[in-house]
Amino acid sequence: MPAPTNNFKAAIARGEKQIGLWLALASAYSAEIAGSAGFDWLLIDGEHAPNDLPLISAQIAALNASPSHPVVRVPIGETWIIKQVLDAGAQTILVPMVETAEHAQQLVRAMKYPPEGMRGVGAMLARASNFGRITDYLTTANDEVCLLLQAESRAAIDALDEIAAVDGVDGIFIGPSDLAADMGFLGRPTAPEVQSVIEDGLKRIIKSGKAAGILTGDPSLAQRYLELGASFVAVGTDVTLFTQATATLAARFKDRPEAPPAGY
Ligand SMILES: O=C(O)C(=O)C[C@H](O)[C@@H](O)CO
Repeated sequence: MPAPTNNFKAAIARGEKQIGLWLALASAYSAEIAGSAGFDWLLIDGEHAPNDLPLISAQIAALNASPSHPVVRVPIGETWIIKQVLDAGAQTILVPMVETAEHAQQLVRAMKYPPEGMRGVGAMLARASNFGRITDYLTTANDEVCLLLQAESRAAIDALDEIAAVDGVDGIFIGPSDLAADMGFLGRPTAPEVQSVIEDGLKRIIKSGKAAGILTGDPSLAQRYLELGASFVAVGTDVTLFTQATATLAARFKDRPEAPPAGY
């Protein structure tokens, strides 16, 4: 019995649009609720949400019956974290703050079992292999893991072509907030100067043959990125939705101003 087919990986490789939602509430319960909303993928944020490995694992489990594909963003691109998150059952990993092809090559090796890589062997005790029940997991897993890297600085944009050329990198996500900050537009990801770099970056990623991804809470921007050919696009976050919905409802019955539009 082989490792589960990664339909998300196959879809973005075909250039099919995959619409996602960012999960930063750090809750298996809310992740389970989002799992039936109809998104193609759900990003479990291990970088900016208070998610530790047990909580990430619980959210993966909560999405086990969901048609939405769980993507886990690790806090930093280090081999040991990728090993633990893959063993916890994630098939697709998003790595923030990647700026060089050399780092991308290290991350590819972290995702793959030998001889392609150096992923430690322990999955037969973990959810990745359904606790040993997927008997051919070790010899079939490499083809079903999916590595997405974040380009979110001027250095990363400068090295984008080299990073995209690394074999084993399945997609590149442009991080608007951190890119804006690095460009001197902190808190202004929609600044024209930032948007110009984002659009050029998306075009370069797509031209390289890799999948391009991004996050925006602005529907018109999301549509623009999809029209440019971005395939994995997150169109909002659970935190923003919850913040906005609760403030709007309270304002209807209390003498309170409606919440200002949040960042995402
Ligand atoms: O730089 C960005 O933008 C991202 O990488 C997405 C944000 O980190 C996301 O967590 C919303 O703030």
